[in-house]
Amino acid sequence: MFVLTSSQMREIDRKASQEIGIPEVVLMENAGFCVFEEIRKDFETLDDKNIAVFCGKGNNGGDGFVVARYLAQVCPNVKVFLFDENVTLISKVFLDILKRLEVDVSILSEELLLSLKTQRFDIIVDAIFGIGLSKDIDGLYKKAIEYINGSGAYVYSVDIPSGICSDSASVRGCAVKANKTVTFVYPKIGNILYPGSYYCGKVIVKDIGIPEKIIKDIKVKILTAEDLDISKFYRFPDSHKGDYGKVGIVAGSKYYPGAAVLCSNAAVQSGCGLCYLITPQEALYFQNLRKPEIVVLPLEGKEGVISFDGFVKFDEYLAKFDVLGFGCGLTKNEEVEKILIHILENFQIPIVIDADGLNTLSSSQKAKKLLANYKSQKVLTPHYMEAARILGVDVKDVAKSPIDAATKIASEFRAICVLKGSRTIITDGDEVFINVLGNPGMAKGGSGDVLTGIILSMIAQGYSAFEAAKLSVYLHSLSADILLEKKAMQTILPSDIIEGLDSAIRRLIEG
Ligand SMILES: NC(=O)C1=CN([C@@H]2O[C@H](COP(=O)(O)OP(=O)(O)OC[C@H]3O[C@@H](n4cnc5c(N)ncnc54)[C@H](OP(=O)(O)O)[C@@H]3O)[C@@H](O)[C@H]2O)[C@@H](O)CC1
Ligand SMILES: Nc1ncnc2c1ncn2[C@@H]1O[C@H](COP(=O)(O)OP(=O)(O)O)[C@@H](O)[C@H]1O
Ligand SMILES: [K+]
Repeated sequence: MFVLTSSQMREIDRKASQEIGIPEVVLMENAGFCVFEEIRKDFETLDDKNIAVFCGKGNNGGDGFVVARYLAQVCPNVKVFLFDENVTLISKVFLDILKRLEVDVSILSEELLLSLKTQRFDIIVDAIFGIGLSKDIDGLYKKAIEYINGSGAYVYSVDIPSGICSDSASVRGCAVKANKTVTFVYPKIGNILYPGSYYCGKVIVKDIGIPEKIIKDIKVKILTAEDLDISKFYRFPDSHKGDYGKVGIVAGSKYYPGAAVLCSNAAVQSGCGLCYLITPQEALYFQNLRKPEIVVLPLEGKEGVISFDGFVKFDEYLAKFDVLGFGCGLTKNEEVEKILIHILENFQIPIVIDADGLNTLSSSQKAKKLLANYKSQKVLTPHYMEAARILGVDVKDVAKSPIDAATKIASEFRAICVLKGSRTIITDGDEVFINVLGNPGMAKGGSGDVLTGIILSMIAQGYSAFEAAKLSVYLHSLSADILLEKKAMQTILPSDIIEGLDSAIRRLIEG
């Protein structure tokens, strides 16, 4: 499913009306009716409800007038509150209809808002601002939004909660906290990314009669099962371990031995034929939880961390790997930088760089340049802070426009970027997929190491870096969601996510 920006939505509306000839009033009528239908579906009866519809002066308010008209047909207690009578031309068509039908329409003022505090509304429709929100909210708008949020009513937002920026999902001053948001054609970025997604409540996407053929060149999509290639999950009866690829993992240190265990356990659990773990000897004390299927190549370390001299002894192994994982739990130091540069200068294996590999990259201009010119597939898996370090920006900037940040990283390094967060973004610099599965039970040290192991395994099994990244992000979070059916969120461990891959893979295959 596509995800739109406000300008793409406007262009779609423009084409529908100007090129195809669908009148804008028809689109507004359809939009308002869709919202009404959703409300009607949610309540057994509406005639005993007190309903308020708050309408702005733009077309979002126009949708609100349509909703109010339909509601007034089935409920005697519908009140419309209008911020400004100077509404758009299309909205005016529907405002005039309301007036002719003698629906209760009032211009909102501070006094009126204050008097509403003694009234109780069961349902409130928020049609104040949609994709046209152009500045931070203040004054009467702010007070009205605070009133709506404190009202205890069941709140429907039309298109997007008023106050949420549809392009960045940020809160502009304040925002309506809806129970349900009915959006049109396709969801907007503000409906999908956080914090906007939180304010939306449940998001319902409705068709308002815009022909599919005019919706072109949309590069951002929600990651769904249909976007995934599972063909390589089929195993030929006469296949052998060599058919499922060799993963090499450079990970771990005396300080973070578990990162190496989680990453390599995840790789073998998700199907690769062989998994080799190159880790400092000093990290082995912790390895009793390591799956016995993993081949360990203990490396001579330096004060508990990986050393360049120890690493180069494994060069001949590296040449045999189908994919190399670099970074989980290595710590950041000069040795790690030297090793990364050595790999990038001397090998051409598909590489997945995570954690300390990324931190090393951010502070090494040489490694950055080599990576950009590295002639094999690359996947970078930063979380927001790691992405900020790579880009040399504040983490707030990444949070404000994560799609831009991920796209920039992918383009700069000609790599696949997996920008990890509550909504993970996967991009090759052109197409963008947003993962909407997963839960805060995954917010625990080690979850990222597990994801890296899965990506490595998928590449080893023959998937392209992009396909592997999409598939792995999906399975990783699906596994955590399935765990939630039996476990409390707090108790989910990254190791459980590894064990849960079995159910996740089966659920994906079975559909
Ligand atoms: N054919 C179509 O287009 C369809 C559109 N549809 C619907 O239209 C919606 C988009 O409508 P829209 O473009 O009129 O923008 P909308 O969100 O109503 O707000 C703009 C108004 O608010 C004002 N304003 C903004 N921020 C403000 C602030 N902080 N504080 C105060 N004022 C502020 C802004 O003022 P200005 O920036 O011009 O000063 C302007 O007056 C869309 O979300 C969907 O619901 C559907 O019917 C389907 C067909
Ligand atoms: N609230 C959340 N909702 C969904 N997924 C989450 C949430 N918090 C974390 N995750 C996922 O958990 C993983 C955490 O990775 P990362 O931050 O690298 O952790 P670590 O480095 O400690 O292993 C990512 O895949 C991320 O998408
Ligand atoms: K709204």
